[in-house]
Amino acid sequence: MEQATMATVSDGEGLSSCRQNRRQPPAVPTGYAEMIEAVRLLQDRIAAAAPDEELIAAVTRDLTHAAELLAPAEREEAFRISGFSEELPGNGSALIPLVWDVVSDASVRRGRVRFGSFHLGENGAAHGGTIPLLFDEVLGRFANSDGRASARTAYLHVDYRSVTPVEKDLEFVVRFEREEGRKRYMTGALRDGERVCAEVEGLFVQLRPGQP
Ligand SMILES: CCCCCCCCCCCCCCCC(=O)SCCNC(=O)CCNC(=O)[C@H](O)C(C)(C)COP(=O)(O)OP(=O)(O)OC[C@H]1O[C@@H](n2cnc3c(N)ncnc32)[C@H](O)[C@@H]1OP(=O)(O)O
Repeated sequence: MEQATMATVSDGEGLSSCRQNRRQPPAVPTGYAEMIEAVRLLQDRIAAAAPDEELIAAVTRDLTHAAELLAPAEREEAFRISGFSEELPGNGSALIPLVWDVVSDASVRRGRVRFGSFHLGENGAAHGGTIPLLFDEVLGRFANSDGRASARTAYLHVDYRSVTPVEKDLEFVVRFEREEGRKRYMTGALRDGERVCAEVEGLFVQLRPGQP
């Protein structure tokens, strides 16, 4: 059985084993990014379509076939790629809205994001649940960056300032405000040009040794 490589850091507080759940970034096979891109396109097309019965039957048949092809390739979490590869757009997860052009220094991280038809709530606006999803991802990655021990989201306070459009490139900025012991305080904002769509404040708490 393949073994995961676990990273360990010394943080001087006896919490080094908190990184026990970390593993090396997975190798990404050729064509993997394109496969995830195809899933994103599929999600958006299904969300945008009103197909007739014949088309529904054909798509269901092909999707079932694709699921059967993938079944033998299923692996335990430590060996999976989707959602774990920072070299892929959206970390290779079709769940997370597509994030790209991420640039960062020690305290500020900026990037762009695009919600698709898959994320539509109503009237051209992204579903309210997709915005905390984005913030959890981008704040969480920043909170866990630079070799820090693993931290989980304790809370996310999201203010919806104006509608967040789908199918449009938006900008986000995330700030690593401060660390107090095991607590990491983050803030962020999502903008459509100059207009603020949503703001967030989040707390991430570093896990104790053995804490799941
Ligand atoms: C393995 C990890 C993944 C990382 C890998 C990285 C790889 C790549 C990045 C991935 C990017 C995506 C990152 C998404 C991260 C998730 O989404 S994680 C999933 C969602 N979150 C969860 O499931 C967390 C569930 N909750 C818990 O596990 C526990 O409640 C927590 C958050 C770990 C805290 O519990 P605890 O360790 O027992 O904390 P506790 O000792 O009671 O409190 C510690 C301090 O925090 C404060 N605190 C705790 N909770 C709260 C709260 N809700 N409000 C206010 N204060 C609080 C306490 O008051 C205390 O303060 P002080 O007294 O020290 O001043």
